[in-house]
Amino acid sequence: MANGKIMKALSGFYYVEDETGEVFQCRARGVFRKNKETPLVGDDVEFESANKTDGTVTKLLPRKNALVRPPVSNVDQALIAVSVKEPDFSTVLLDRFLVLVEKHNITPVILLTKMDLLKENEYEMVANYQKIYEAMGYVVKSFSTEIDQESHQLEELLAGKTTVIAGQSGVGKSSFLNRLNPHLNIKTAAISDSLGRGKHTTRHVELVPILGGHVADTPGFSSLDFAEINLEELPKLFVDFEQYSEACKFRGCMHMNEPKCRVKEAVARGEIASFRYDHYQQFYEEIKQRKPRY
Ligand SMILES: Nc1nc2c(ncn2[C@@H]2O[C@H](COP(=O)(O)OP(=O)(O)OP(=O)(O)O)[C@@H](O)[C@H]2O)c(=O)[nH]1
Ligand SMILES: [Zn+2]
Repeated sequence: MANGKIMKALSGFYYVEDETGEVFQCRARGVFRKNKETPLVGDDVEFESANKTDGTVTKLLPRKNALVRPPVSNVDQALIAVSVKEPDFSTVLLDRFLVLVEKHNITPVILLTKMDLLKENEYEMVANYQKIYEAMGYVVKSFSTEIDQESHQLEELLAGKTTVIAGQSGVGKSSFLNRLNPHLNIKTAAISDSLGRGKHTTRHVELVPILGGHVADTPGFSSLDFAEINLEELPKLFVDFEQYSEACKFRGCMHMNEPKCRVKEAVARGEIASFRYDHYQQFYEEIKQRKPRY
């Protein structure tokens, strides 16, 4: 018996990497099917193998989390790439990603891309946003393919972690990864390709080794709708509300029309950024208007 991690799943085979970095082709034990357990890429497992091609996954170890698209588990963090230009910087888009990532109990890290496209007088605006998100506790880094930058800061972002890359098409996700490791062959074009493969097609995912950790080769959180989010849990996904919401007069305060709402007071005092509260209200309405699904 050995311990390992599933790096790739393809045609009924699981490719399990052991602690020494060797990869074993395995099938799953029949009992998983019976128990309706499906091994996922990212799973830590126990396996048996007499050679490199005829192994058996015998046990799935408990998961920290699991994503559906891409199907991958035990994700440490989601790197949310947002361009400051082309497409234009959008805090509402960033907040959407943050809410979705927080919902999955995955740590978000923010990467501002295409910094070279900023005009002289626009740097300050971006730096201010950076400060606001850092004050919430998020790690925010910036990147540009056109600016020489010490790479160790960027490497620290990914080193030793299992990372899913998220971000709109064209923001520079693959350019960033290629800078860190030119040998990576990340398929970030998958979502936007013109072959008509919809984003709902289940795609196979592979964990690619990088800097002692891994990145999923397929971008995550491509669907930005809030179908899985309940109204009641939305406030918790705004991490900057947390230190105030406990003192709201009403337990379960939704920070909308309730009296003595400490969150709204913090917005009025400028301690919570008003654009964050605007986005909260916008997402709140969006979830509220959602047609019930049967
Ligand atoms: N000026 C400038 N252009 C960049 C930068 N990073 C990426 N680009 C350009 O932006 C375009 C999109 O970059 P990609 O790295 O393919 O973006 P992506 O997020 O992987 O896009 P998808 O594959 O569609 O998900 C390319 O034309 C890049 O050359 C940057 O830092 N500065
Ligand atoms: Zn409140």
